[in-house]
Amino acid sequence: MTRVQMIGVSKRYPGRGKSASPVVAVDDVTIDVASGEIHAIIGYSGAGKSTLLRLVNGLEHASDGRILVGDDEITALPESQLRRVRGRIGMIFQQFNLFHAKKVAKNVEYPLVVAGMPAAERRRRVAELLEFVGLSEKSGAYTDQLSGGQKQRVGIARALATNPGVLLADEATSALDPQTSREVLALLKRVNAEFGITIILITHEMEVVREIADRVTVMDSGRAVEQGDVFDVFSNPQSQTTKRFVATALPTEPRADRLDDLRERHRGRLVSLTFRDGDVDQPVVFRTLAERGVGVSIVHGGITDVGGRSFGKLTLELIGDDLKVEHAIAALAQETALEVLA
Ligand SMILES: Nc1ncnc2c1ncn2[C@@H]1O[C@H](COP(=O)(O)OP(=O)(O)OP(=O)(O)O)[C@@H](O)[C@H]1O
Repeated sequence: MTRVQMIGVSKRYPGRGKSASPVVAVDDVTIDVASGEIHAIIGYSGAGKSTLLRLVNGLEHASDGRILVGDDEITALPESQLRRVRGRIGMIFQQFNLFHAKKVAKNVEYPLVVAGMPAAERRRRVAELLEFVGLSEKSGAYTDQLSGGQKQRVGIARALATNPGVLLADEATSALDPQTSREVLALLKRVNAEFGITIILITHEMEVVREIADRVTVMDSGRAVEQGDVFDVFSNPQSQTTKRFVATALPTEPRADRLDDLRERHRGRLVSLTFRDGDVDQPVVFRTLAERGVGVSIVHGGITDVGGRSFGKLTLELIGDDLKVEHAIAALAQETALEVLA
């Protein structure tokens, strides 16, 4: 069980050319990842995610701030001791980073050889790991005979070999098709649930966060712009970056061009309603409309699952007498976040 704390962490790289100012890749980031948590760091390309991950495993040194992995302060340890700590931090990669010239079992065994584990014990551990990831029968295969999903399973088995307390995942499913990606994420969930391993994953995909994470940090230009429980952050996004991510995977209000199109086809009043798990009772909404003699059709949006709770936006066309529609809108506004789409 390992907590990971990043406290006011910054990383600056020297700028190119004589008078160039430094590149601030990570800018005063504070993230407290609880022991046993799955924490996603989401951001667009260049946001500073990979740099932050390299600081956590001590591959690079922070310019400012402190990083603690369990009781070890990464930012204060000399290289000789970092090696010991890295043994407790597993890592998986987008491109899997396997040894192609070695068989599956040898790939998984590698960190155990480095750690000096005796051969008989190594064989037992490798068999156990391959069974856990469902690849026992591929033990003697070369890794280039495997599919992408199988390669990432080997990567996970190798990362778990030395019983790490933390697993860092760098775009671990970005090279995989959606179905395989879901299977690998399900495996990571098992890793977390069965061994209590803390997982920090970086991604540019909302689906990954939605599928697996407990908490999320949204990064933009090196800064952590939003942070919290996945449902809270994505059901009520504050920053432009978070809003853009939400729009890629969750139901939203129609975009302006789509709205024009909807208007052409629907002559009633268009309203957008937000449904947050526990906040609004859908039957109450539809009963309110029926009681006031207002007809309704759903013209856009949907309800989906975010961090295990339901969230959605529905755009409704309200049909009926103007006054009745006005009264219904006033009544609905008491029940839920409602926006009249002018
Ligand atoms: N070694 C380096 N030297 C100089 N600048 C760097 C170095 N590594 C990263 N950067 C810069 O730091 C910023 C953050 O890069 P980083 O790779 O951490 O972002 P990212 O969010 O992981 O994006 P991507 O998913 O594209 O890798 C970028 O502007 C990048 O050009």
